[in-house]
Amino acid sequence: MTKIRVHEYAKKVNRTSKEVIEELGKLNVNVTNHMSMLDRDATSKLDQRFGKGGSTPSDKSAGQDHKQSSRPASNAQDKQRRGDSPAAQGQQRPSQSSQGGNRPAQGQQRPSQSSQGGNRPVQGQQRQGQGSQGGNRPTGQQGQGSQGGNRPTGQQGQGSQGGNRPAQGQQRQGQGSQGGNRPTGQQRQGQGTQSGNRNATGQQRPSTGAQGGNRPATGQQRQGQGTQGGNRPAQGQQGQQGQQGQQRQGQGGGGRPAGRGGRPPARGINQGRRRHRPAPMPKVEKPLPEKITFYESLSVGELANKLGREPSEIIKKLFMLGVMATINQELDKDAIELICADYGVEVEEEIRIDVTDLEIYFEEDEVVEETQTERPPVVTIMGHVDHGKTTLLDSIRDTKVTQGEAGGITQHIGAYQVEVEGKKITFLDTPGHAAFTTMRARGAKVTDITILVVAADDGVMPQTIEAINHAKAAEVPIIVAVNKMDKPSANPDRVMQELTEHGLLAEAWGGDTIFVPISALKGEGINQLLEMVLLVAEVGELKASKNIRARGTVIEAQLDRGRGSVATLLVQDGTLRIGDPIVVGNTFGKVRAMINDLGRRVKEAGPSTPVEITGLSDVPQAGDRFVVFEDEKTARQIGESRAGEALQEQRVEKTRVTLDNLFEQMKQGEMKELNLIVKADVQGTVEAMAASLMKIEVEGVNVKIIHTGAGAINESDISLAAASNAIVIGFNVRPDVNAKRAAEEEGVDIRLHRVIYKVIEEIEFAMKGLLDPEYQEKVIGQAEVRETFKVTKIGTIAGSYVTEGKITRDAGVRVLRDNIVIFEGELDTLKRFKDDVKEVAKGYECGITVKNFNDIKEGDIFEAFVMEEIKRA
Ligand SMILES: Nc1nc2c(ncn2[C@@H]2O[C@H](COP(=O)(O)OP(=O)(O)OP(=O)(O)O)[C@@H](O)[C@H]2O)c(=O)[nH]1
Repeated sequence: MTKIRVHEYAKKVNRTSKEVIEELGKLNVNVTNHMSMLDRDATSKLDQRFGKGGSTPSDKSAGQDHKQSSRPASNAQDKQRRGDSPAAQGQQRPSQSSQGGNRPAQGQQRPSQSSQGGNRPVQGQQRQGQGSQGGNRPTGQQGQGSQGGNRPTGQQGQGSQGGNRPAQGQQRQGQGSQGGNRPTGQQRQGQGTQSGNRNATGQQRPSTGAQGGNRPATGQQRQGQGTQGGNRPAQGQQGQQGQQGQQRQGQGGGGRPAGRGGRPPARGINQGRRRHRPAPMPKVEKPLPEKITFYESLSVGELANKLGREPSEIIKKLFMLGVMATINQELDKDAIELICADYGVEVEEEIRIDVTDLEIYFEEDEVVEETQTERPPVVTIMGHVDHGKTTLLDSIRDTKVTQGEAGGITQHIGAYQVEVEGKKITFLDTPGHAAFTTMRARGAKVTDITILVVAADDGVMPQTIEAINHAKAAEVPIIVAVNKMDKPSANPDRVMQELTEHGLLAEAWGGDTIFVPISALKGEGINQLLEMVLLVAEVGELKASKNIRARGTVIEAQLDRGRGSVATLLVQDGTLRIGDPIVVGNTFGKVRAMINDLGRRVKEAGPSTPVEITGLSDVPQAGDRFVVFEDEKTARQIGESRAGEALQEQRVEKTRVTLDNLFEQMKQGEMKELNLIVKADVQGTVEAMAASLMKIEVEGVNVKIIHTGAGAINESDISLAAASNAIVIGFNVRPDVNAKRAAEEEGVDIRLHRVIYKVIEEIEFAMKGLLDPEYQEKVIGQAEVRETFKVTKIGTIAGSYVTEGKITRDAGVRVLRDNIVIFEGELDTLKRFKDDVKEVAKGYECGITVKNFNDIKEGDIFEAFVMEEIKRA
């Protein structure tokens, strides 16, 4: 190599002229400036100094950096690079970072000031280890590594961490493409800037020490911070940094409004500090309770509250169990137990006793064995219509109830007691008519023994089977009374035979059912039957305690004009006394007077005794439970609350729509309804009537009983009927004067009856009448089109000849062409010559126009038809 100028050489070795001049100075080669010529000797010395490639060994990395970097470093940087070991720099940089408030003075050197800084090298190493988080590249080696191309030298990398961001400017540029991939690195830059160093060092946005310290642990947090920070410096420095700024903006763009870039440094510091706030302490979870209790169910929120956990945690757990739940979702017992088991918390379901539920007083086991004594059996007589139930009861009581009955059918329900061999037996008089099925079912609940009356001449009939089923369902023993044995046609064997098919095998045939042949009419076999009743009762060990507060069931109830609400009660346990505070069904009161089955006033009634009481606030229903309470206040409270609940239930029932009945209700929307108000002399009859009426089945019509009640038909019944277009049915009752007048005024239909089947028959007719009439088409005649005339404004007039039947003006018409219906509609005009006529008979000519149809041709046939109403069967 010949002579070369200093600047040429510097260029060759990729150094600045100044560096070369300095180096020459060290080599004692005097040069004046960058234009000075270097001789061969000086050049070879420099070559040795800078190495063949133009770099000194110690400066290798810097050299590379220069090559890779697009931006020349300042002298200071050069010096730094050359003079400081990477490690030292590493230490320096971090320290500067955070407490970057000092940085203005640091210039590019960023001396280590912060105690945190001391950590950095370590962090730096950690970061290296993290590899892809390249923002950490603190070391020179890393910088020289494969990532070197993107990043400035390791030193620069360190610089960036340590706050030596002058180099970062280059870094960022160099990193360019990396930027997008390295949120971490970018973030750090951003943070640094925030630290308030912006002003001081322009390019040097040192990273914050605290963050530096946290980084390894909180990679994600840093990202967040970085994102924010990234904006500010970028904006503040955009002018200076060009690409860098943009890059940062791009990186941090989502984080902040652009305007913030202009914030004063002080604010930046504050924010920087804020960001340095240690991560929020993990929430200290409340200790779990050992046990939680619940009643019926808990919502997710409530359960979370009880467990002292966040509802979201519970929702998550449920989700893991495959249940999607919201905070308000009710959890059932199983779900609660499952969740609590997961937490290891014990669960207990609270059982609250509903004092208003009268059934619980029947289940109560307060009865002590010793205090119990034998009680009379309660017997129900069941059987098919006319098989002799009433006659049998008469025979037993020696009373002729049958004679006084309207229509010969038992309509009242009562209870009576008889004494046989010094032992009492209570009989419930349950009528055999199908209308009383409901009552019978209720009756079976209080029944100990059933006497099944089967007429020996008639055998097993539908209601016999029904009675057997009721008794079996109630697990009540059956004694079969084969009645009418006095009749010549009596065939007891046939009865026994037929009953075997229904599971009743006579003792005589190896079974365990007692069969007693009787003649109710003649009073034969009655004693034997009663003996059997006592025997079965004995086997059943029927016991009750006399010394407890009474409880039992309503046999029937009615409203008496003079006495008010009157109820026949069967005391099933305990003793009922006058003055007892009592809740009966949804009513309550104090037992004012008690009358036994013989019409005598009594002061108390023991187990299995039927008594009629007065003193109730309202009329209860047959089958209702009654319970005596210790004081009137309690009775009143419970009674009132039950009445309220009942009312509520009634309302809910009316409006309730469930998925199950939705379709049903929709169907009902198309149905017609027959509204009824049923009044009868006793409550039992009212119920039975209502049940029978509800059973009436006429397609397309629904029976709706809107009101029932015991007692005379009154004005309010009429006004209700008028308002709801209902028919009032009075059974064994009459309307009072006011009701009569009101009914006449309002045009309300009152039907009065004494025999139950007549009511049902009549209502059935009424329902059939309610249906829309059914129509059937009837062809009344045919006419043939002989000629057509087209008349403006009128259309086509068909000159026709009636070939069959007649054509009427109001008939429907079909136009047939080659026996194919081409139009169906109405006749418009029908004329004979020029006159409009109502009908034209066979054999006559006429002019016909058809409404909305003019395409009539010769040879077409008009078929006239009418819709005829057909009577329902
Ligand atoms: N020959 C004869 N006739 C009887 C006997 N028992 C009842 N009868 C008659 O059978 C008919 C019906 O008797 P009821 O006692 O009214 O029959 P029931 O089963 O109570 O009928 P319902 O009240 O309609 O359910 C009456 O005419 C009785 O006189 C009997 O043992 N022998």
